[in-house]
Amino acid sequence: MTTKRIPVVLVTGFLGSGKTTMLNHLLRGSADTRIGVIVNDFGSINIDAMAVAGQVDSMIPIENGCLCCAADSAEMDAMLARLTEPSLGIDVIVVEASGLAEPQSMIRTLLSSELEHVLYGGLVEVVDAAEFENTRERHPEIERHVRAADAVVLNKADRVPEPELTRLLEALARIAPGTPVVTAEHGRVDPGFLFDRGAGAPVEERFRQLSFADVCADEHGEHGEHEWGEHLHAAYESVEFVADRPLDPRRFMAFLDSRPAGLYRMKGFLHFAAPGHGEKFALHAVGSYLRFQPSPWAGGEARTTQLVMIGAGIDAEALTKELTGCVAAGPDAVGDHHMMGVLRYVRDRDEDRLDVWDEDRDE
Ligand SMILES: Nc1nc2c(ncn2[C@@H]2O[C@H](COP(=O)(O)OP(=O)(O)OP(=O)(O)O)[C@@H](O)[C@H]2O)c(=O)[nH]1
Repeated sequence: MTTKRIPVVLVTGFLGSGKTTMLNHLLRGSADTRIGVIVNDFGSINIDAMAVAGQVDSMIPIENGCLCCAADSAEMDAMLARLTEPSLGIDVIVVEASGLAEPQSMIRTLLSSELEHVLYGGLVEVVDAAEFENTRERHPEIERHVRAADAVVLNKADRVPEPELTRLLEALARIAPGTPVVTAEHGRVDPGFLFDRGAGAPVEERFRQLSFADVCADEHGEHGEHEWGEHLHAAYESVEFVADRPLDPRRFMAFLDSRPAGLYRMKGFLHFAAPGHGEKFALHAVGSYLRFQPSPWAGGEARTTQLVMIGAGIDAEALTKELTGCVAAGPDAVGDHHMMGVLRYVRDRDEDRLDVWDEDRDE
């Protein structure tokens, strides 16, 4: 009898490209496959783990730091050993890396796993169709990430017109010739694109089996002046904000409108003081894109605001001060209509008819 080997699929992609959205889609759409998840956020408030909680068979959140730096192979093995515990019956493990993770370094960690029932299942890079060209300009190393991938998901196809999508597909084909690319909206990819469905099916044939030599070739070889130290997060930092008292929606929208240009990504949950709008508002801002999603608070969940902001050259102290200034002055200070600014960015049923947040704002 051979030991069942459990594939570990890495999901990487720049900040806000849609990794968590895709993961949630996979978790919802794979009833016949038990998926174990390792979720990694940049920063210690693990917003992504909160976003996938409840949908998953077994999850390990990694707090405080980026997986590609924080976990060495022994730590990774300890996490994988927990998830591959036979009693859990997990068929595949998906590792969602932080938006600033260095794929090669994570592949290297996985390849050095000493667990015999773990099999490297390949790297899937999620690309944001609307932001890719901008990101590539600022961070040409994104191309290296695409090249490291076994498969690419060109997500947010709904946010670009058809000719632009075709151009992006051509660009990806030039960057990584032969790598399969699928376009997706809201991360809706066929789970079969990432792993074989059903218990323990082999994945070896789909993903080329990498060796250390491959990883190092890209690191130092023809593409490569790259040094491990040059991680994307060298240029980025994250700021966290937590408030126990509810925020004034007008002040918060004013804060968003005057946000510093380097603030690329914001995510988290908000508690507003407006009467009739006491739900929990999830916030996602990526580049010029902004969205709020209201949902009920879970029973017993503390009504707090928790935000993570990620950017380059941002002033943590100033941001914290400004956000602290958004706390509502008192229960009567906010009227129902003060939520208008927020509600404008609430996800529409068919998702597309949203105002795009000051799209033409200068970077
Ligand atoms: N219009 C549109 N929005 C999307 C799509 N996919 C994801 N989003 C939205 O983009 C925002 C970011 O998505 P996430 O799934 O959180 O992205 P992420 O890659 O996990 O983000 P980080 O963990 O911060 O790197 C959310 O508001 C999503 O609802 C898509 O295909 N189209």
